Amino acid sequence: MKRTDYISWDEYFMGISLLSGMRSKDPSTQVGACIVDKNNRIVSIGYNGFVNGCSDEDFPWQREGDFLETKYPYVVHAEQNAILNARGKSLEGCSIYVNLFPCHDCARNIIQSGIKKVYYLDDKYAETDSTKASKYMFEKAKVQCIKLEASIEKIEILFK
Ligand SMILES: O=c1ccn([C@H]2C[C@H](O)[C@@H](COP(=O)(O)O)O2)c(=O)[nH]1
Ligand SMILES: [Zn+2]
Repeated sequence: MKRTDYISWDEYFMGISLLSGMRSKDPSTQVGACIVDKNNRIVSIGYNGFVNGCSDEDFPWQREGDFLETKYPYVVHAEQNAILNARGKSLEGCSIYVNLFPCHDCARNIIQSGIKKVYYLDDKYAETDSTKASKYMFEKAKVQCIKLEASIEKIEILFK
């Protein structure tokens, strides 16, 4: 008889997104993204981190202060890393799983890449103009946004 406590596709892809986010060095917000095609094949993954060549040791993780001394100009967002990591493969009709609702800049990139569905968990910046702009663009571009209600609290991964 087959196991019945296996994880669903949504839990699997969001789990991979969350696991990818665990690679992030950002002390305040870790974001992971997982792009999946119509056949449930993972096309690409990414997380938020500094641009290649910009060391995690040398660049600032601060959120506040002089703009150039904060992380904001130097961090590549998880969604954008996932899109870029696909290395030009077609993302037409794909879905993206991301633990944080995409900012307006990621929304533009998601739409332009041909991704048609955004699955997310957290919308903690819902009140910001950036997120409002994302939602407006997604609506106009007919990109469906689906909040995944956590059906499970956690997934445990044992290495031994
Ligand atoms: O669409 C998004 C929005 C944000 N991120 C990343 C960029 C930063 O590393 C953090 C946000 O930091 P805060 O301290 O919460 O402002 O999240 C992303 O990857 N994708
Ligand atoms: Zn973003």
